[in-house]
Amino acid sequence: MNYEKILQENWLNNKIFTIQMGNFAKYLKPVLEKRLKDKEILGDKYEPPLDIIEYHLNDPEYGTKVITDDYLNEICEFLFFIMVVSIHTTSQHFTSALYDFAGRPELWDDIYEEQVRIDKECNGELSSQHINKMVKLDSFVRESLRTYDSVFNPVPHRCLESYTFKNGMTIPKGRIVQTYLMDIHYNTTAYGPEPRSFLPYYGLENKFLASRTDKNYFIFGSGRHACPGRFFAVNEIKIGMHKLILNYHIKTPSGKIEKKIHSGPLASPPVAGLIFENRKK
Ligand code: HEM
Repeated sequence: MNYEKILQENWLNNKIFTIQMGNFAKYLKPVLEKRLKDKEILGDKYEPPLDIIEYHLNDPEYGTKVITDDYLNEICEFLFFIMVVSIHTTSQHFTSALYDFAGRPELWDDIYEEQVRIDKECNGELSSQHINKMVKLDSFVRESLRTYDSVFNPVPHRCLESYTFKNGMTIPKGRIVQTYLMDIHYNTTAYGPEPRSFLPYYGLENKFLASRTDKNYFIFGSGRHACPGRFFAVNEIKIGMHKLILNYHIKTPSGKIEKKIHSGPLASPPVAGLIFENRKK
């Protein structure tokens, strides 16, 4: 399948986007109208659902009392954006972590043993305490995220004040900048002489969780606007891997580490396929 062609033909001229948004709006309109009606009828007795639609409806800047087409368009774009940044990112990184695992047989037993122990402890019903105990898996996931290999963080930032670095270079106020990840994720001071090599237990040995932002680990950005979904995303990836590793031997067809796909500065998981063999119970 020629992904680049599909992207050019469909995504870039917005055909897929327009169809998705149309379907989405059709589904969302009655939901929004019902909410507004309930609010009006129930007044103080209205118990707002704790979700992002309610947040948007109550936001003084965006809220509304009538669902016009313009409003529908705006909220669809907003929700679509949230879905892309949360679901797409997590599924890409989950897939990538599976490939990282499948290509490294030397790690299989160690990580599997941890999952079996935790599975026995919780009797198959994971709680957040059990997820926190997956320390080897967490460290593995951190390393998979660190070595994802995108050149920069896709989220752009605007420089609010002019800033001059020690070397005299100035970023003027208002300039849009992207974070260059290569110097951060592959720096030799933090990650040793071969920073591009996969260090599965770096996080474990240095007490860095996969969800913890750090000056040497920028996959979730940093500071006030660091990804708020990172705890959820890391847990999702860990739960998914835990269940799959418990049930299957996961391999690459070549038996080797598969290469990622690079589209310009952005990386995506390999597309070689994965083999899932049932583990004998
Ligand atoms: C592995 C999965 C994910 C990755 C790699 C990721 C990465 C990022 C990055 C790099 C940023 C920009 C941070 C910055 O500006 O410094 C960001 C922002 C954000 N992420 Fe995530 N994200 C992931 C999953 C999620 C999930 C699951 C959610 C929601 C449930 C989410 C919600 C958000 C939101 C709302 C922002 C904007 C935060 C703000 O500007 O204040 N993300 N994410």
